[in-house]
Amino acid sequence: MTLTERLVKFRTSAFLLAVVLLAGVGFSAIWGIVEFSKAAKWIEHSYEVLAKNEEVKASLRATESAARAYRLTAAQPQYAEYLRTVPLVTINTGELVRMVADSPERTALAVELRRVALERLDELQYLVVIQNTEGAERARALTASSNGLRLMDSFLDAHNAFESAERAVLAEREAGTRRTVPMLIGFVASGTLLAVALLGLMLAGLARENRRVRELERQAREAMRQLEVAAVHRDRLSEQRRALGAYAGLLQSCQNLDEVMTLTASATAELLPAAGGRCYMVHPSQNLLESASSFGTPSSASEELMQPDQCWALRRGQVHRTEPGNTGMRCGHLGPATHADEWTVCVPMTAHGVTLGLLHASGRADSIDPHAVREALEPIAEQLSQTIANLQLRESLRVQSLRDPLTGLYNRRYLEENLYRELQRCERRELPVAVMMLDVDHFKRFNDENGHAAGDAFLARVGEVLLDLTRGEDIACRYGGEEFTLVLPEATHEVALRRGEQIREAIAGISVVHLRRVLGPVTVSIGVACFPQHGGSPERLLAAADSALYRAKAEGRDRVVLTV
Ligand SMILES: Nc1nc2c(ncn2[C@@H]2O[C@H](COP(=O)(O)OP(=O)(O)OP(=O)(O)O)[C@@H](O)[C@H]2O)c(=O)[nH]1
Repeated sequence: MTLTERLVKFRTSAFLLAVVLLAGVGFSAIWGIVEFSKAAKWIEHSYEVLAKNEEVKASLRATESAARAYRLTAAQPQYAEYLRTVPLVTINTGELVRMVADSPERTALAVELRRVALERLDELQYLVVIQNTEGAERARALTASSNGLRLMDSFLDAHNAFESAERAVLAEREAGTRRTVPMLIGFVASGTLLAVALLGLMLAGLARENRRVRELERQAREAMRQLEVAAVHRDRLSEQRRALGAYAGLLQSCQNLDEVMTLTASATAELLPAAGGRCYMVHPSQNLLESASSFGTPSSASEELMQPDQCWALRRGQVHRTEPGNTGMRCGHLGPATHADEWTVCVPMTAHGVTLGLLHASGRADSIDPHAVREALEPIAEQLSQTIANLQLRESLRVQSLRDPLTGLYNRRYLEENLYRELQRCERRELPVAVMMLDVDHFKRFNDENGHAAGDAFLARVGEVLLDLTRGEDIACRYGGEEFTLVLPEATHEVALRRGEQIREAIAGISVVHLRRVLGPVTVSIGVACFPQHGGSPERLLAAADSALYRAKAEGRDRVVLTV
């Protein structure tokens, strides 16, 4: 537990303690003032008592003086003065006794003082009465023998004793006040300081708590924002998964590469609306990639044809990208960057360790997140690679089923499927197509003389010659028996006749070794027909070539004849 947490734990106690202290300080201050005021009153009272004590002495002396003057002068004013001062002594001594009624000791002293004063007053009264009745001489004579001096000394002793006692009380009261005041001030000051310190601590704790609450609120807002971002990301991912699922489902049903590419273009355009790019396929020659489809609006143009080593992804066999700010190695098939925040990504398409093509996209970071693009493109490339590999496998199986096992040439079914397509393609592009029908001369005799197996060996050799002398895009097939057909797209009849001659000569030069016997030579007859002049459909074209072949046979075999 940290110091702050420990302080926080005691915050309520500190607050209560501060309240109690402040209340205590307040009560103490009031009590102190009341007590101080009481003590001041008692001090003032002591001074009043001392003053009264002095008044008693003064009134007795005044009475004594007035009586003496009257005895000396017998004047009426002195007598009147005497009569005026006599009750003062009685009154003052009575008041003095009353004033110290709270203290038995000083009451006793005050009573003694009053007794001595009244005794002296009685003596003075006696002398005045003597003077008034027996004359001044008699009064003066009695004065000499009276106790006046003794009584006055007793009175002064009582007066001084009372004064000493009262002064002692006064000193004690003043000392008590002097002791109480600094103690009270110290108590109030320390209590106030302690309360202020506790309140300060409490306020500091509250400020810290406020900061902690604000930090917690900020963290809660940040967590909320991240949750929202995560929710958006999750929605996008689930939408992406749905679209990818639909794409994968449709891919399964694609029959050929054209359908696959059309589907890929629309799926990528849907998944990445703010990006653009191309899907490349590796050319059969393996040294070229050709754009098979494009989607969206790319921020950088990518060439339609490219060589594998122009792309970093193909070179390294892994995803390659450039980040906004043009960081990273830029592929050679891309044009110059059009924006500072442009990104590009290339995903190689491979299956069973063979590179099949490339998926490329580019865009701007302010309109689409490059990571989202990568997340979408990689599964597309994977699905696409698998589909293309499957299609190619299916195609190769289909092609195998369309080949003649003896010669390795296409069979008649393949010819029928593809001749129509070639005618359509060349018609669109206004190109010619040449068709040759080729038949081995007197093959029955060859079979009869050398056996059927030797005939097979010869037919296989003819197949090799035909494959050697035709181009990749030509269709060389075994039409049936010892009859062969060649389709030469984009070839004019001149070209076809020249090629026919080459083939005829090559076959005439074949010598087949069978069972240690050299067989041959054997010749062939060839009929040539051309699209569009000799027929617009496969049937008409084949029929035209066949009739030219028939003419070649009729004209003596071992020749090439063009349909008229
Ligand atoms: N060894 C072998 N012979 C075949 C094959 N297919 C067809 N033949 C033979 O080829 C011969 C064709 O004979 P024909 O149609 O009379 O024609 P031809 O003897 O070549 O005479 P012309 O065509 O008039 O020059 C037949 O004897 C068939 O048996 C095959 O696959 N292998």
